[in-house]
Amino acid sequence: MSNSYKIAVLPGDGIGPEVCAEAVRVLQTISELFKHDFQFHHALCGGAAYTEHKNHLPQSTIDLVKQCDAVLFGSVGGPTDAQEDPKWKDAEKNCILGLRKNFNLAVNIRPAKIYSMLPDLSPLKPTIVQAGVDMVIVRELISGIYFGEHSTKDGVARDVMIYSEEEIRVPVKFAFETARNRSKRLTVVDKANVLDCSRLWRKVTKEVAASYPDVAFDFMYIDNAVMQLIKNPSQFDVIVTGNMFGDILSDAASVLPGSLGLMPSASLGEKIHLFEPIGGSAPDIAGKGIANPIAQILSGALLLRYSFKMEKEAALIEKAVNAVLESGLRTGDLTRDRSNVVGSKAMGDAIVHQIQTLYRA
Ligand SMILES: NC(=O)c1ccc[n+]([C@@H]2O[C@H](COP(=O)([O-])OP(=O)(O)OC[C@H]3O[C@@H](n4cnc5c(N)ncnc54)[C@H](O)[C@@H]3O)[C@@H](O)[C@H]2O)c1
Ligand SMILES: CC(C)[C@H](C(=O)O)[C@@H](O)C(=O)O
Ligand SMILES: [Mg+2]
Repeated sequence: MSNSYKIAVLPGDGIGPEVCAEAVRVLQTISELFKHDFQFHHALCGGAAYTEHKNHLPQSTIDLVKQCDAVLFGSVGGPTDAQEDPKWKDAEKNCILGLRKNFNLAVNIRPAKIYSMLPDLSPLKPTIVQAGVDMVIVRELISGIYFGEHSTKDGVARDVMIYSEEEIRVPVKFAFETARNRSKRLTVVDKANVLDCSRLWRKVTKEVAASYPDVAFDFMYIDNAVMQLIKNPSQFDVIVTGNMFGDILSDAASVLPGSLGLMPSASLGEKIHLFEPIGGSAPDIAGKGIANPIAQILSGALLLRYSFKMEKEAALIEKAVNAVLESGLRTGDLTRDRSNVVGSKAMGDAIVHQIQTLYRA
């Protein structure tokens, strides 16, 4: 690979542009220090694209992504009570689901951990927090009930869940690989007491498991899993699950560190990968410059790790984020004490400065 990399930046709506700007600054800092040539190409998507093009995912945005090496995505969508406004109606379905499907982003990685310097942020008891939490949720991203037939007719709505063996095998195999490189434990979350799709997940899991005799795996129902995630989170290391269950489970997991603003993700495709926070456009705080940019910045670190194989650079960003949190700096979502609260830009500044300091040390 040459030293030149094209990154598509799709900030989207709400807090997306505010937090993406900080992540881009961090990536620019890395490119200067390590002498990489990162070129950033911005494009509209979501409600922002609708205003310009009457389309949540314009062809020009798809074409730009096709020419790039990785995608940094912010968030899309409007206030949850404005979903009937044409600007917002189906914005998420058309835009982020469209990108996932278009670029075959079948495997979604959502890490969740408790930060030792933020013990009070987690609503869980200190005994649970001290047991430590460091897990990865692997979510199937381009099938299941999200992409089955949807219809409403004569007062009856239908959303169909479909899974093929191959659609299951891809994320399950990835999860076994991930578990092999971590603590060799995997939990498969499903609803096999009710759903045929879940029974197929179990069959495929057992087939894939034959190639991973060193990985111990078990099955857990989704309702129990959400409860266990809060009650005894340290029991989990790698979790793999379908599209809908992964969506719910990963927001539940954000309760462990204490804020969605700390939760990055990577969505892996065959040709290109996309990186985004797991949270949304946060209309309640958008435009105020107070959103936590850390989830977006950590998504940038995942971009370097998974798309460009720049482990040293990715780890440096993660170390800098830890050091800044260690120093006591907080965005509003990270503290109830208002004394040390900063906005998105000041948090970005501190992380950039910390990267420079750690690099030179
Ligand atoms: N991938 C995406 O683009 C994506 C993901 C989830 C939700 N959404 C969309 O976002 C819109 C709002 O949805 P919602 O309110 O249910 O969820 P949300 O994730 O936007 O917000 C939930 C809560 O978390 C807070 N929050 C989220 N990110 C934060 C950050 N970085 N810093 C500080 N606080 C943060 C918000 O202020 C809010 O109180 C909807 O249109 C929804 O569909 C988009
Ligand atoms: C916005 C929405 C379609 C999306 C999803 O459900 O996948 C979001 O909640 C997420 O978790 O990335
Ligand atoms: Mg979600």
